[in-house]
Amino acid sequence: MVEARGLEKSYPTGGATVRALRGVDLAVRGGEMVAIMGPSGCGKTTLLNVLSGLDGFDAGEVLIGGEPISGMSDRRRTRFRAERMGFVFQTYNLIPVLSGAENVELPLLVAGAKPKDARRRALDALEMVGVPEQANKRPNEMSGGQQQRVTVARSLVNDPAIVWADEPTGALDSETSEEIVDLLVGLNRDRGQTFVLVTHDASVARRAHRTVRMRDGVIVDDAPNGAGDRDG
Ligand SMILES: Nc1ncnc2c1ncn2[C@@H]1O[C@H](COP(=O)(O)OP(=O)(O)OP(=O)(O)O)[C@@H](O)[C@H]1O
Repeated sequence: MVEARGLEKSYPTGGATVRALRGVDLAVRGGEMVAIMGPSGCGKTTLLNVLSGLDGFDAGEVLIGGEPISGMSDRRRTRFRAERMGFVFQTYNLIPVLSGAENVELPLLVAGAKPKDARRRALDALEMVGVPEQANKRPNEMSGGQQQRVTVARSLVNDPAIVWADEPTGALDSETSEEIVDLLVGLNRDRGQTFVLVTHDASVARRAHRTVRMRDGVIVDDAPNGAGDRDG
């Protein structure tokens, strides 16, 4: 589904260049749930941003559905991202003046959906993640866990091939964190939703099919998790 080959990326800073990715090879298959772990600054977020086409790279290649991303025009890449990918971040990134339903339907409206269809799909997505009652509430009236569920609904509303989650539980207490991971595991298991998630939390990572460990811009380990761990 998504594959990186020999991926390299540096950030030019004032003096020295930071080599954030130093030759990363990684393949994510459809239906997989992959966790990425590693110490702060090892390149996890950079890898996510490059794989999802949010950011460019210096060498190597990213293939999406077998197609090199470098060959896509900016417009096509942007459209591909909007139509085929979902994103969940640590901070929920909901728009404060919009209701739950309005936040979830926004990506569809931006992509040109009819308002009535967008609303129906937003309500379905909220139902799917277990918070239909948040449809008419503003983010500041929701708990952290509820906000993150709404964010997950937003990431799924366009029926994406893959959802990228950067520390989706980073801002949550351990109990709520477990609820959100249960939700993601359930969506993966029941709907075959592909997830790639960055986490610092080993108890979150072990719920994925496999854990990829990074250090200093390279992958140092990539191994399946025990089957029993997925159940939590
Ligand atoms: N926009 C940028 N400009 C310059 N350097 C950057 C930029 N973004 C990241 N870096 C550097 O690239 C390296 C990798 O950063 P990245 O955010 O990918 O790491 P990370 O593993 O996600 O870290 P964390 O777990 O703390 O979020 C770090 O040394 C970081 O300081």
